[in-house]
Amino acid sequence: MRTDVPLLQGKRLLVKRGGITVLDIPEFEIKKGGVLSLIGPNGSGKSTLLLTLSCLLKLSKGELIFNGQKIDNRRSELDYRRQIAVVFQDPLLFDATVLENVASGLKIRGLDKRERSRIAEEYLERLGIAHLARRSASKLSGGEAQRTSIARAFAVRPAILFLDEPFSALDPPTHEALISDLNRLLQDTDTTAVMATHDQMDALRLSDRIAVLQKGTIAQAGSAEVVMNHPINEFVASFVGMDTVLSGTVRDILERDRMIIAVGNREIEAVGNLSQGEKVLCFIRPENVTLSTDSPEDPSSARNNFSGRIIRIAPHGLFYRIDLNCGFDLISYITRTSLDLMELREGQRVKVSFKATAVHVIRKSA
Ligand SMILES: Nc1ncnc2c1ncn2[C@@H]1O[C@H](COP(=O)(O)OP(=O)(O)OP(=O)(O)O)[C@@H](O)[C@H]1O
Repeated sequence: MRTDVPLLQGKRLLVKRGGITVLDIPEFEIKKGGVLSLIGPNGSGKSTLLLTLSCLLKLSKGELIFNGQKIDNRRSELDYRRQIAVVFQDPLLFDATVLENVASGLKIRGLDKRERSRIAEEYLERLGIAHLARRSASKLSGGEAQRTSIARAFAVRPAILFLDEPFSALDPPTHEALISDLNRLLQDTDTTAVMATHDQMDALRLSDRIAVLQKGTIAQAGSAEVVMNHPINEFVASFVGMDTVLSGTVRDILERDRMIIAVGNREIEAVGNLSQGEKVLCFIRPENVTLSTDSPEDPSSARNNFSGRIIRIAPHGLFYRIDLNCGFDLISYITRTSLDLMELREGQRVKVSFKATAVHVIRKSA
């Protein structure tokens, strides 16, 4: 269950590595319940923050407060470390059986052998690896090893589970299966978790809160919905996949928080309540831009309809990225099936639509 009580608080967190400041965060907190993902580009400090919060990396300045108690000496640090668990990209298993590995955290916590085996077997079962219990951990595939390391972490029923890029070393099907099992397990056990990941889709699937890191600071933190759909600046917008960025000026204010924004010599309708004449940036997700080859007179329920020319078509993961010009540049993602059905080609004119609610508008900083 989520509550607003901070389970872990960080104040004035400053971390230096190799003499250089790599983390500088005035305030940070983890609330009880739910999953927080730390996302950001390479080198932005995701792992450093995760290691700092799990007391595996020393603070150069600042303090951590767990359940209202400062972690400020060896004893409080050990006590805290006993109540958390960390899963790394590399599973770091002991040269022992899978069962012994999963039970190892329980041994350190003083449980007797029978109880250790009972709990370890339960988590092996939950992770779908009960059949591997007696196998040597050195003879596991990457996916099996990561499942073992996750079972070991859950087995101690941590107050906070820290996951550092837990899926990066896995192939796509293994990744897919593990993420869905982990999601279920996190919910079934109501575990509070923090995950560092460079993959925003993983973050969206697992977490209810997201913090975006930029050069060792938090650029934005909030609910996944707010961060993904209402980024506060251009950096966050581009990181969360709002690939189209348009500069404009608020031309008119309409009823019900609608605005008309002039973008070059075109006008687009958006939702928001800024003032007339304000300079703004408009962000649009490619998946919210639809294309059709119907005649331009055909009605669309979207408020923004333009005729656009296809500049470029390029494969983009499971989709195709279509770069368009509608008097302003716009990006759309479509499936291979849609591409084939519409027989799209570069140079062609198409009808381009997007809803007013698909346009996220922020004030342009001076
Ligand atoms: N062991 C280290 N010694 C010195 N500097 C380090 C060390 N590890 C990381 N750094 C530096 O700290 C900064 C943050 O790195 P960190 O690994 O936390 O970022 P990240 O967001 O997790 O990146 P990635 O996605 O590449 O793992 C970077 O500038 C990096 O070069």
